[in-house]
Amino acid sequence: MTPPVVLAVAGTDSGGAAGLAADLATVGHLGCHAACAVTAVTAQDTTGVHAIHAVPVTAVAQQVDAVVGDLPVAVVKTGMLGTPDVVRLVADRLGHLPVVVDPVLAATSGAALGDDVVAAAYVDHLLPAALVATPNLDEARTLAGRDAPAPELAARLADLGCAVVLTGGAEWRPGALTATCTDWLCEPGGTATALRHPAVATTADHGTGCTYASALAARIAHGEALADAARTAAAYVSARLADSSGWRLGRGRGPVSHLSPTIQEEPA
Ligand SMILES: Nc1ncnc2c1ncn2[C@@H]1O[C@H](COP(=O)(O)OP(=O)(O)OP(=O)(O)O)[C@@H](O)[C@H]1O
Ligand SMILES: Cc1ncc(CO)c(N)n1
Repeated sequence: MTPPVVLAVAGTDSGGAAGLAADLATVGHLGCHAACAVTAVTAQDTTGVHAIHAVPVTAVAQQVDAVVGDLPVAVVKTGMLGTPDVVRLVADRLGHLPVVVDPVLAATSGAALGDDVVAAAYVDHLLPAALVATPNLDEARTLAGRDAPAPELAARLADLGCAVVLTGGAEWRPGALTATCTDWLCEPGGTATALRHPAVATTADHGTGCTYASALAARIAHGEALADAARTAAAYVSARLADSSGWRLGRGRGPVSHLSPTIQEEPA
């Protein structure tokens, strides 16, 4: 059967963990065809981001126009956009489609991938046009312009007009034997609800945010309702983290697995 098309608008990670490497693999594994528009080229590995080269906005526009002029894009997924001009471009040219926005402002290593001007462009232009945004706690604080508990931040950002899944990493809850991850889902005008799942014990988690948002986009492209898609995406990330938890790759935070989930091992 012809698969739905997901357009990923994002940057590259030379280490193959985050950015388009995660997007294309995840979207394909979840049964969609992935098209892409490259916004930035990063020299990046498990230890950090060493250089960023922004793709000119005219070149991003040409890629976007080529894709939407030819392919029936069901869902757009955005990752690192890098400049306010590219954020505006996505809002202007793709805002009529369902857009899953991962408002990338920093890498797992802490390196800045978007500054305050980029954050302001998200708030003013892209989040009001988006279907759903998937900030982590730091990104949510920056976008909301203040600190607050995660459910309040999710609700405040949802007031901009898009649903929000505020994602969280592993945390120990009092009395629990294992760590838990809590993501907060909030629809515009609603209150945030907690989506909890057991945390996978691993430091190989570079690329989780991109993988999550791409899985969410792919499930939405298949017609799944947002809350169900959010649970499926979290389960997908957990399975990928479990797959790579024993790997020893790189000197920093290793990559989350993007191996095909159906291939268990090499033939003898
Ligand atoms: N150790 C873990 N085990 C299971 N799920 C996890 C773990 N860490 C994060 N997740 C899940 O991964 C998804 C992405 O969330 P996360 O907060 O890691 O994104 P992020 O901070 O944007 O990622 P990145 O560091 O790649 O930018 C969420 O559903 C979150 O709950
Ligand atoms: C290119 C790119 N996009 C997104 C992230 C966020 O993890 C990253 N580290 N690199």
